[in-house]
Amino acid sequence: MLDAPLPHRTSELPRPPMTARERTQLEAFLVLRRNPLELWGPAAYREEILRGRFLGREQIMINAPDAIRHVLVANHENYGRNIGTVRVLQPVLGTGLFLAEGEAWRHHRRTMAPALAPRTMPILARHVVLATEEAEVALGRAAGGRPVDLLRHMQNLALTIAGRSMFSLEMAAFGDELRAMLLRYALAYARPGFLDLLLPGSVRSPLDVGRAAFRKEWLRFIDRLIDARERQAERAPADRPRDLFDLLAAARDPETGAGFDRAQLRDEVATLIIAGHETTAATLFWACYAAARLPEHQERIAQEAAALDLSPENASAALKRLPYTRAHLDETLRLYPPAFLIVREAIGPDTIGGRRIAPGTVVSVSPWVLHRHRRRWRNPDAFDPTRFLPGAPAPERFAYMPFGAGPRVCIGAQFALTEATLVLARLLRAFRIEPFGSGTVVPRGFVTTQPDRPIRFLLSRRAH
Ligand code: HEM
Repeated sequence: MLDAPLPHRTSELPRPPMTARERTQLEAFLVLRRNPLELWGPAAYREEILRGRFLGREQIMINAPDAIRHVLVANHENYGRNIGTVRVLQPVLGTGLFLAEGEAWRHHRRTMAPALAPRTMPILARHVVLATEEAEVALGRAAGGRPVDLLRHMQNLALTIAGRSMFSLEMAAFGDELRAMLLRYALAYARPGFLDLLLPGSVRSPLDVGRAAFRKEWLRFIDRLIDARERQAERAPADRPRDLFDLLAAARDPETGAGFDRAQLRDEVATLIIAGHETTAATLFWACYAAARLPEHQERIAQEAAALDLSPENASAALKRLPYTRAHLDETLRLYPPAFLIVREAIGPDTIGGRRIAPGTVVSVSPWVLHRHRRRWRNPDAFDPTRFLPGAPAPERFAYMPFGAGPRVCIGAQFALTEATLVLARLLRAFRIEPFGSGTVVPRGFVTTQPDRPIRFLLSRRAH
């Protein structure tokens, strides 16, 4: 039955309304705060390069594959993180890998890469399955005919997996506090204010004052996490690195011989915990949402998973036998890319697609726009996992990039895909998921791509 063709029906899932005309600067600013996914009008989804000025700054948005390759790969050293991103993320991520630049970035990246390389995936798969088994029990208990908040469950699950697999740390004692702090930060400080965008980077904006106070509190929290991890290490001394934490603690700069000090360790732990769970949780939420709205896809995943040994020891080997589950996720990441906008700022002058670029120009590549671009995709708004099944033509280069591209491509892409594929296969094998109520939510860009309001689902156990 697995080989039976899908009913030929492409399916549209909700997206925010698209503006029909260009916005004024004030409108654009208000939309940026309300829902950045509503920023772009029809031209953005049709054109290759768009230019404009926003709050006194040159802006360029690129959809053309050659231009994207130029900025993110060929001449990436000329494009750093922009001031808006730094203002918003620095208080939580510090100078960890995401925000590090230059030689420091290269050293951090080299240190962490081995711990997240494909060969470590079997160890990750084991953690994923063990944590998912616990989540299945919790979901079974929580469900019992009552609607369930799946976003919340996916956030807890992804956090548990990130804590255990990277830092051998149980997050149960920290999870609620961590999520409450992140939510408080996101509501108060993550949306850029007017002066955040207008003032030069060297001048503090009014929101920066609150951000700095938050950072002190946040660092105390991360310190407690590290203390808990170090206490565990005392109880179970290891003669070789057990996890990413040990690798970071043992790393030495090849040139200076210096190790990561406590401040750097804090920033890396914060970066990996946040980048490593929030995005994957959003992916799993939207994958479940699509499965609930489109039951024929859900049944196909459940069938594919039913035949496999997805136990902690064997799940890693089963991954390649989950092509449909993986295609469902790839399509989820196309239509609901958690990282909906990648922004850079030109350091020196340059030329992109024949256009002169002045230093300070803000250059954006939006996976959200690219993945729905009219020139790159057939039926761009339809949810159709068959685009990603083995044998289907590969998407055009730089038309599909949920994990970015070039030297700063997501270091956790393998991790995220392994985790999301196994969790989705296990969950849909265990439960049938249906929307509760109207089941309509609109995606909203709020740090990552999130549902615009809480939504619940009805879960029923599948008979085996
Ligand atoms: C579905 C899940 C994920 C998505 C969609 C995603 C997306 C991205 C994207 C688009 C970038 C590049 C940003 C840019 O170029 O400005 C990025 C970078 C990064 N991601 Fe992910 N990510 C995911 C999961 C993870 C996981 C699981 C981890 C950690 C284990 C992680 C850690 C990072 C880090 C540290 C960077 C910065 C890399 C650098 O600058 O060298 N991400 N991610």
